Amino acid sequence: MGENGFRSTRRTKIVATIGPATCSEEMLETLATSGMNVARLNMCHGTHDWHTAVINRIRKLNKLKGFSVAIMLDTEGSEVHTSELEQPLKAEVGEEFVLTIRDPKTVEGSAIGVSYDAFVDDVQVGDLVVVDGGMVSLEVKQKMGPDVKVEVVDPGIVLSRANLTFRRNGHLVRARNSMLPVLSSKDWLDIDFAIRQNVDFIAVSFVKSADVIKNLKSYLNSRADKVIEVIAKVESHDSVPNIEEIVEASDAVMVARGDLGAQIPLEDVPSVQKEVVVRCRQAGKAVIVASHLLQSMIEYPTPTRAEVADIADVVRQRADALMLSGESAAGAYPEKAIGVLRAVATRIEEWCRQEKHGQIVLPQLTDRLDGRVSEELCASAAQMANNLNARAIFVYTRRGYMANFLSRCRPDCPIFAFTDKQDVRQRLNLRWGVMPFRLDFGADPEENVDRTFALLKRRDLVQKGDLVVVVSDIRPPNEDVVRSVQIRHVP
Ligand SMILES: Nc1ncnc2c1ncn2[C@@H]1O[C@H](COP(=O)(O)OP(=O)(O)O)[C@@H](O)[C@H]1O
Ligand SMILES: C=C(OP(=O)(O)O)C(=O)O
Ligand SMILES: [K+]
Ligand SMILES: [Mg+2]
Repeated sequence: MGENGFRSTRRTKIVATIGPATCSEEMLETLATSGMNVARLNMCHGTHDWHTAVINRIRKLNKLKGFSVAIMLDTEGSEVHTSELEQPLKAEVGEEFVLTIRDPKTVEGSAIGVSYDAFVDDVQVGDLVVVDGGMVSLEVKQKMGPDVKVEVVDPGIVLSRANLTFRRNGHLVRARNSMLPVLSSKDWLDIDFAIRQNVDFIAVSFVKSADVIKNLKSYLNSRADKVIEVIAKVESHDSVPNIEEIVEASDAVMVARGDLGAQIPLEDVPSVQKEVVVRCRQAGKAVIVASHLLQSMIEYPTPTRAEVADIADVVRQRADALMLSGESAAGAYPEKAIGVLRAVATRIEEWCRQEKHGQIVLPQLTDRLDGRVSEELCASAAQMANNLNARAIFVYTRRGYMANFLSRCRPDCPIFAFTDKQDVRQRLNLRWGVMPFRLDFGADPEENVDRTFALLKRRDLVQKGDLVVVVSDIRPPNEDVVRSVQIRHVP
């Protein structure tokens, strides 16, 4: 069974940011066929109407073509950014601009709006204003009421609503901008939008501690009539000492390396990434490594060798997912970029299986007995599948927990998860090694197993005689839950 995009048994998942380069129905289908598992909508950009149109196109694609592309809404956050720009702005060395908290159209000269009123108080003459993590650097030359005159010291391109950080004597300035709430009033409007749109995930930008995650989860529990998983984005300077509590409180975590590399020294990003990945693996939380994976493919059709090495490292760390940002939102080669992620992930996963790559020791997740039973059952099933060189693990799971426990064990073989709820199927599309299918469960577990054997044989994902480990925790009507592990051969 070759690697053919959507039907692949690639284990590492792919998240793609949808933007002008990929928002058409045709491009969305191309990305889904190429292997996109989750579509990310970045609320830094676009209007609710724009995002609604994209969501509707993805829903239509899932319905008509059998995909299960999940939807992730990513908050803007209250960090400081520039205003909308008609088109990206080229900044040459020595050029002067005015950063203003007024409407830039009312300011003479080349003015750029800034989203944060205390900007003029926070920055001082001599400070460095860093755009999008270093893509451009501007030196503050003069403050004039609501305007700040700056001079370009590092040239580059200023994108619309680009993130701004300030540095003084080489250190990040944490002034009032660091007191801004993680979720702005606009973010709460976007969260209500996400609830109305029944998205699968909400990714929270610039998380600093577990507080905002707990607050958002309780808000969603009271407002949303389906599960929406909360993804904490580790990209703020303040999040680094709180990674353990952030992982504990979140359903999943994203290492958002774009802004993270602006908030902490670049050379610290790999170790923070490693810590987040290991803590998530141990806690059984999905972890996404995001941004700059294939930055050069925004303009060029092939990646650099360094980018391939970076992706290989993420796959070896067994992260659940790789995420494209600008590469798929605004790049010239979104399909090729997904193709590179797919090829490198599949190849390195194979290499890891051959090398019997060190499995990290997984600590016990819960003390609750019934949780322990499921956890032990899945750990044994995964170990058995490896020892027996099973072709696959089949798991029947109503809410997805058993599939998550199995994914956490990172077995050598794919995990085919069967659930009767489409939203559970879509959320499982973020989990390492899980290939989710939706089907109505019959009362007879045996009949379910037979139907799924037939289903996967038809799709050439298993063949007659394959050894399969079957895990189920179905609760027959009015009976106690029955948890079982079986060794079966595909008929
Ligand atoms: N929904 C959108 N509408 C318009 N442009 C977008 C959208 N999403 C992303 N983009 C463009 O793609 C670029 C890269 O996307 P992303 O990395 O998600 O945003 P950011 O640059 O804010 O971190 C953005 O800077 C923006 O120019
Ligand atoms: C994914 C990230 O966040 P955003 O693109 O929203 O800035 C990042 O900073 O890497
Ligand atoms: K964002
Ligand atoms: Mg960011």
